[in-house]
Amino acid sequence: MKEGLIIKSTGSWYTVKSNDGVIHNCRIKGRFRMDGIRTTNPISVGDKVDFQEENEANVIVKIHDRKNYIIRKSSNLSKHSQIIAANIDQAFLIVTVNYPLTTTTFIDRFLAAAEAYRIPVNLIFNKIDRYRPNDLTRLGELKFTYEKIGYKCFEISAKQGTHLDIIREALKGKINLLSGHSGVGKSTLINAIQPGLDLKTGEISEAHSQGKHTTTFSEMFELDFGGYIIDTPGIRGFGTIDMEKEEMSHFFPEIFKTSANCQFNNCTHVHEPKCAVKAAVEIGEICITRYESYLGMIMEDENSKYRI
Ligand SMILES: Nc1nc2c(ncn2[C@@H]2O[C@H](COP(=O)(O)OP(=O)(O)OP(=O)(O)O)[C@@H](O)[C@H]2O)c(=O)[nH]1
Ligand SMILES: [Zn+2]
Repeated sequence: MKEGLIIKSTGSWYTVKSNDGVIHNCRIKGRFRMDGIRTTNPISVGDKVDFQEENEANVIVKIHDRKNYIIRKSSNLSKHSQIIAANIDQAFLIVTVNYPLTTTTFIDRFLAAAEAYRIPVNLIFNKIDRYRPNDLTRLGELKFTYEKIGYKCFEISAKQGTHLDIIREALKGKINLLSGHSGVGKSTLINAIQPGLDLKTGEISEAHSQGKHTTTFSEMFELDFGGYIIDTPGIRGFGTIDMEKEEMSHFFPEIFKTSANCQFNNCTHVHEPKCAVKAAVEIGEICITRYESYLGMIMEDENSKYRI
């Protein structure tokens, strides 16, 4: 019996890197039962597995417990979910203050989803070489807001190679998920960090990313200096998260912390009297854009299904 890490999944074959560094092609035998979720693929990249040789083929016999995983519905109507990746050590959201603008709504939804999935998350502000004074002011404000909450922020220029050593250091030895909407410089950054790392992200059409087709393909690329970057073609965000309205504040750390002082312990921080969160927003202790993102998310869908 050997132990290894899944680094590529095609849905029927799995590439496993065993602890001694050797690559094996494996299949699964029979059905793996997953607690609580119905999946079209029981194993994903990032999974740690046990495998053994049976009739001259490598067969995965056990999946180790996961510390986290991200899923998406295999189609809009389907109840089946697809596991995209497991055991993610950290996520990085690449954002730009301008060229193009990344909105705080987008940032906050991503951060909330990462919190919901229990994935530590950092922000990378890219294109600092292009910023004019106004943009730099905005950058300072955003950094202030997010660092105060506890999110680590990096300022880089992928194009000019500024501060990439710090990014390499942060990625090193970890399983990393890099996200960001189109045009923020994700491919440029990845190529600058490690030229020739041929990620496929971004090549898939919007229709695909909405999950109209089922794709079970995903891959992790090994960094020369240690660690992995997860490549999930066509997947930019985290997909759908099912949660109760009352739960949403758990995923805005500063709102959650402050809510301990609300009069009602089921306070939604919208209309209730003696709400500590609203009071904190009024005095600027909680950033108004964060509160607006929170409100936007709890208001939007009565069925408590959040697409992030
Ligand atoms: N000035 C400047 N331009 C950058 C920087 N990083 C990327 N760009 C430019 O921004 C544009 C988009 O960069 P990409 O790396 O293709 O962005 P992406 O996020 O991979 O975009 P998709 O492929 O659509 O997902 C390109 O013209 C890059 O040259 C940077 O640090 N500074
Ligand atoms: Zn409240």
